[in-house]
Amino acid sequence: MTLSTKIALKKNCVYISEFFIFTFLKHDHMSESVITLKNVRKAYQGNPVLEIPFLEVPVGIHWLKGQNGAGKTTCMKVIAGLIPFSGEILLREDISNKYNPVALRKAINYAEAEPLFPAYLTGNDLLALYMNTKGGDKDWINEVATQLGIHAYINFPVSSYSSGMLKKLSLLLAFTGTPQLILLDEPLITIDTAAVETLYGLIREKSEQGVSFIITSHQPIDESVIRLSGVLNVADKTITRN
Ligand SMILES: Nc1ncnc2c1ncn2[C@@H]1O[C@H](COP(=O)(O)OP(=O)(O)OP(=O)(O)O)[C@@H](O)[C@H]1O
Repeated sequence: MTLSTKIALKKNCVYISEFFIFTFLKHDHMSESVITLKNVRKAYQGNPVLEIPFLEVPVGIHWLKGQNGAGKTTCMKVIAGLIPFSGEILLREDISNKYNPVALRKAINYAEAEPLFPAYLTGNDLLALYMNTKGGDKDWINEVATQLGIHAYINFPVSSYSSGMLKKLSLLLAFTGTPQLILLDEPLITIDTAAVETLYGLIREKSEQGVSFIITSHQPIDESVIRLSGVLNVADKTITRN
């Protein structure tokens, strides 16, 4: 893959290598950045995939777009601290992967595109594990599980789950704790339309509380997620919504 080390900032559209970020919702405190990447490089077996000299992602909801294999998942895994890389990641400009790696990981949640969990665990086992380690509001997360319809099968081992059931569980886990940034990798695939609406509601609710989102999706993201802001800035276009 040919990689460009150049990052062009074009209004609210940031091009990084072969993918780019659309900013959907800008909070009042937009000047703040939720995450900053400095000299981030990632290669697999010597093949470079990510090369990001500098990127500041502002507080808000962002759509990370790019073609298959562009490096979106890799970028998310790097930000979430799940794979080794070189460079520095800063949360809110002061929590660094170099000096506060645990605090950084605790503040960033990630839902994989194709989640994999140990087959013998139940949804409840995983939820309890996440709640014990990440914390968060138990009543609220139980309410979310109900909204997503997860309670019907939460006591079954995940090996018995369909792909949509597994996806819903991974989305639920992404909302545990008290994250400042939630990374959702292809959250719209395999889940039913009711769950999609629930997910949009959750994103709106958490966003209002100051939580930022980076979302990858090859499908268009519904406008309902962006209605809160009233303004959608996509690349050079500004569309006002009432
Ligand atoms: N574990 C791995 N080992 C080797 N190469 C990998 C690994 N994971 C990803 N890659 C390679 O890194 C590149 C970027 O992959 P990545 O999954 O980040 O892309 P993506 O933008 O998320 O793609 P998609 O839209 O298809 O999900 C691809 O060329 C892929 O083959």
